[in-house]
Amino acid sequence: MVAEEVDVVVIGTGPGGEDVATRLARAGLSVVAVEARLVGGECPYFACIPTKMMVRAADALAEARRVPELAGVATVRADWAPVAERLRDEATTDWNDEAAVRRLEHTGGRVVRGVGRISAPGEVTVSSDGGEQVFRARRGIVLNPGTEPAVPPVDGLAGTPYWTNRDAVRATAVPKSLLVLGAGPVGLEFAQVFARFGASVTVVEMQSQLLPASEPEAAEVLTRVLRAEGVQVRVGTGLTRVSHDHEFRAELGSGEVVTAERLLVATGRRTDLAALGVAAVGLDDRARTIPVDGQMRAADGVWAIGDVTGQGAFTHVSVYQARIAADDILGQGTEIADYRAVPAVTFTDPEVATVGLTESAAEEQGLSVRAATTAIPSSPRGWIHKVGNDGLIKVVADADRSVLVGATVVAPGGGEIIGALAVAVHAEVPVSRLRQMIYAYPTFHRAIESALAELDDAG
Ligand SMILES: Cc1cc2nc3c(=O)[nH]c(=O)nc-3n(C[C@H](O)[C@H](O)[C@H](O)COP(=O)(O)OP(=O)(O)OC[C@H]3O[C@@H](n4cnc5c(N)ncnc54)[C@H](O)[C@@H]3O)c2cc1C
Ligand SMILES: NC(=O)c1ccc[n+]([C@@H]2O[C@H](COP(=O)([O-])OP(=O)(O)OC[C@H]3O[C@@H](n4cnc5c(N)ncnc54)[C@H](O)[C@@H]3O)[C@@H](O)[C@H]2O)c1
Repeated sequence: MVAEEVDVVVIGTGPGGEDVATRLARAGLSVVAVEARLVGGECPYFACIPTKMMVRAADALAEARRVPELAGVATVRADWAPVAERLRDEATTDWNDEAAVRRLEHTGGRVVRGVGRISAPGEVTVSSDGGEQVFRARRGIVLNPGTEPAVPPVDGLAGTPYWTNRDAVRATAVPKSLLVLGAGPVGLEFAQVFARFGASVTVVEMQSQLLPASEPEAAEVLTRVLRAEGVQVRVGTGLTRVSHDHEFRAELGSGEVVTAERLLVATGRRTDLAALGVAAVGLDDRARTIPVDGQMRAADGVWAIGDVTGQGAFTHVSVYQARIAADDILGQGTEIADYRAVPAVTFTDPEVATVGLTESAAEEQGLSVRAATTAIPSSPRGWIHKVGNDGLIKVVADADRSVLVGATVVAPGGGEIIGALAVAVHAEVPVSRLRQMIYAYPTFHRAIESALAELDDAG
């Protein structure tokens, strides 16, 4: 088969792949972007955007239910129809990517539908219903394959009609009952949304706390809030057996049996590097992630960006890496990727926002750690806010350098408050300078000042 010569082939158009293809095409390179499903990837169709629209709706219900404690009487009757409509019409255009394809083509890039794989160094073969196409990439190949939902090998699970995030965002009705397996960001965002819309929800997490990668104090707040909203929380246990006959019947390791109309598997993500053909360029195709250097180079003439690099499965990381990779391919690269201050927000209510290291991660790195926590309800703004004010701010400092290396905010709007702390970690602002700042009164972010005041030994 005759190979077509282009400058760059991008395999996978998640947020990073779309961005890198756009940048390179705008710079005048001939770019082929290969996509097996939808241009834009997981985020706009099955992840960030639709789930945050669900969260927005669920939060509106929760606020309305808080009216009796603050402002009189409110009668709330939840209706999923506007949510399903908004996801279909506004968020995803009925899971149609024509607009994204047009946007990319407008920059001069070309979208090729199909599954791409590296078939030889500098060569990509694309398989589709129409057959195979081969491209030779003069300047390089960029890998942005993202991830697929990982489904654990629980006895009986494979044969059942379980949901992943891709099914849950297409829900046209709220299930009466929902069993959520996995209490990472995916599981918890969906759990709270469906519970607030009336589902009877049980969350099962095999680690000892919700959001296992987060500070234990953050998990405690969230556990308390979810339980108060009627969500059943089971930690330190998994499922031993699942069956489905009109409804799911799940046996937990603890011996408990849970029945539910729907079962959502939210137990993390997987990659398939063998299918991507990375062995052709000397990379380990049994690995889960592709190691990259500070300019996203994975091998000679190959760059990798996004979730597959294992540097944080977030859209903002994917597009950050896309910019660095594009600059490097264009020979303009001076920036080296720096992951010390990656912010992350789990959009529960309260939001759980983090940046940098947790206290235990900082200890594992051998730092001289000082940590301090302040409670949101006892801050002036938290007290004014009253119902719905659960939360805390925790700061983690390296006492030797007197700078923050991490922080967690659990609060209403926690994802906005973390911005200030992300600047502090990113720019290594001395703790003494942070203490000299003026924090507006009475804001939630003013509680940062109280947390810093507790850091007796730093700064
Ligand atoms: C439910 C959920 C909610 C989330 N919410 C947030 C959030 O609020 N904020 C946030 O920052 N992150 C969020 N994330 C994570 C976020 O979706 C990802 O980090 C983001 O999509 C970046 O992924 P990516 O660029 O690596 O590629 P992806 O978005 O995964 O896209 C990869 C694309 O590559 C295509 N592809 C793969 N292999 C091939 C191949 N061989 N040939 C052709 N095409 C291929 C796939 O079809 C896909 O379209 C969420 C994730 C989930 C599951
Ligand atoms: N708001 C956001 O930024 C956002 C939202 C959703 C997802 N994401 C990203 O997407 C990625 C995937 O999220 P996720 O929540 O699916 O994955 P995750 O890996 O963060 O969480 C999965 C959870 O499932 C648990 N688990 C695994 N197997 C289990 C089993 N058999 N039984 C019980 N529990 C089990 C794990 O201990 C873990 O807590 C994450 O890396 C996350 O960063 C981000």
